[in-house]
Amino acid sequence: MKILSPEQLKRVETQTITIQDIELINLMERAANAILNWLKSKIDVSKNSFTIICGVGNNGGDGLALGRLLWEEKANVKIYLQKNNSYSLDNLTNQKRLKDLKIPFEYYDETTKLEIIPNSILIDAIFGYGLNRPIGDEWKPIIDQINQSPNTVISVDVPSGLFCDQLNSEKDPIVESEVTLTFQTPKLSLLIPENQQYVNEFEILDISLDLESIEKEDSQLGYFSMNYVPQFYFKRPKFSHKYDYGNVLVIGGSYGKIGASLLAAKAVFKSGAGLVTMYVPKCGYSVIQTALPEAMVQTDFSDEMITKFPNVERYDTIVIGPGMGTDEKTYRAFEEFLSENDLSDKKLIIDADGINLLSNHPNLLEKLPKETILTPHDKELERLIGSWENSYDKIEKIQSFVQSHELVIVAKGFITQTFLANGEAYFNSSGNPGMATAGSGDVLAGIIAGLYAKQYNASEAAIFGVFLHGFSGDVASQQLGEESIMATDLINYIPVAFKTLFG
Ligand SMILES: NC(=O)C1=CN([C@@H]2O[C@H](COP(=O)(O)OP(=O)(O)OC[C@H]3O[C@@H](n4cnc5c(N)ncnc54)[C@H](OP(=O)(O)O)[C@@H]3O)[C@@H](O)[C@H]2O)[C@H](O)CC1
Ligand SMILES: [K+]
Repeated sequence: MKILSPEQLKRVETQTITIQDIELINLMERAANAILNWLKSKIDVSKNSFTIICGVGNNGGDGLALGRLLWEEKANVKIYLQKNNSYSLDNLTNQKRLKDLKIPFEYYDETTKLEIIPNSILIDAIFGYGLNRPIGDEWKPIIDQINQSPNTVISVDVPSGLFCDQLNSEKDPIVESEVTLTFQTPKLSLLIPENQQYVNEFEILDISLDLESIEKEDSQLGYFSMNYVPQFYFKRPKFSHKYDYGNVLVIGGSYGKIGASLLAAKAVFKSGAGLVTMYVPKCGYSVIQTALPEAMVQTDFSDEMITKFPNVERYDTIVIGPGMGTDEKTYRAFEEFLSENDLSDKKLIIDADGINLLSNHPNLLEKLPKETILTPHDKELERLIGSWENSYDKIEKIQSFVQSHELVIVAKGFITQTFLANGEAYFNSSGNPGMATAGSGDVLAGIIAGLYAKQYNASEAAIFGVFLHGFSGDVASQQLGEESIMATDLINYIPVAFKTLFG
């Protein structure tokens, strides 16, 4: 799903109304119903209380409409509306609907001491995507009361006070919500780490905006969620053999870090590649032959590190980096490898120490084949592209980096972002904090390589590989709990992930 700016959302809203021959008030009713249904899927609303704080625009209108729907469901509801003399049209329509049904609401201003129903769910419907300037200090007393209340806070569309696509100042009063229920497409600000305190978690509610109108909007940012998975289904033809599924070489490992390359190689197999060969220092030989008998092993002359890269003619996909170390000898071997081989028809995935070597010697970047996939975590990324001021700046810096070098970058994090060589960026929706564990990145590099080796192109392998990795983590956490997940579990759950996704 594309991530859109407020201006684009407004345009899509207008087009939806025309195409579906409806009015904005109908969309507002859909939005309120979507929230009601979400609430009903979690709790018995008739046995619960709700305090709803509404603003003057359409976000406030959503809140008023929700108040009416909850009232009709026999919930205990208290509605507050900002005192003002300029409301949006549909906000006014919903005020009238409340009055017609004799559903009471109270006005508030900055001096009001909110009487929040004890134990009620607090609904924040003050500002949505229409926030167009930082909210002034006059809002602080109200937002402070919301944030200081012990009640569960649910924000409609966006936590009030939070911009959709630019950074807030640290002083801005912003609602800290438990769950944000956002409509149709996630707003960019919900996805960036600076806003974690306000967003906590979000869910996307479908309000049937016109999907073609969304797709027509020009945006380089997307959110990769479950809906996109079916298009990645691949059925193995009956008459096929292992060479149809890629011949992968994993170059990595050093004394004490053979495990990293082993994890990557196992993940390559589990994601469906046909053959895997590992190239490691001698110290890895018996370990690998024992731990992964399916893999072929070639060893370097050195016992402890890689000092010469192998001949790669027969491999189509090459993973470089897991556990490799950054010794000067390894760097020279890497440089020689990139300089002396025509790699233009090879699919390369570079992780960990491979990326560090590129950062130390940026001249090597020009030698990489087009759409080589790099999978850095933040520290590795910073060494590669320099530091950034904030998440928005980071996105722009990566976009210009991938475009100028024609690379794919998987920027790992709680919400991993995959940047394609044309500058498009996809935010991933799967995964959980249990995956922040040693070796998780090696597994990701292996999964991406396994997919890239098969029928997926670099962009698909990176975007879907990231999702599959996160999804394996999610099924692992359902079985094991987040706390105990190890990288090996992520590998072991890849088959369950595939089965759950594709049946
Ligand atoms: N397509 C959809 O997703 C739908 C979403 N809906 C809901 O509508 C809101 C967006 O509604 P909108 O009316 O455009 O905007 P808001 O309600 O967020 O706020 C607009 C009002 O707030 C004033 N404003 C803006 N910034 C500030 C500020 N810093 N301080 C004080 N007041 C501010 C603005 O006033 P102006 O002075 O700028 O005129 C507006 O009065 C969306 O988020 C959804 O919740 C629809 O219901 C259905 C379709
Ligand atoms: K809100």
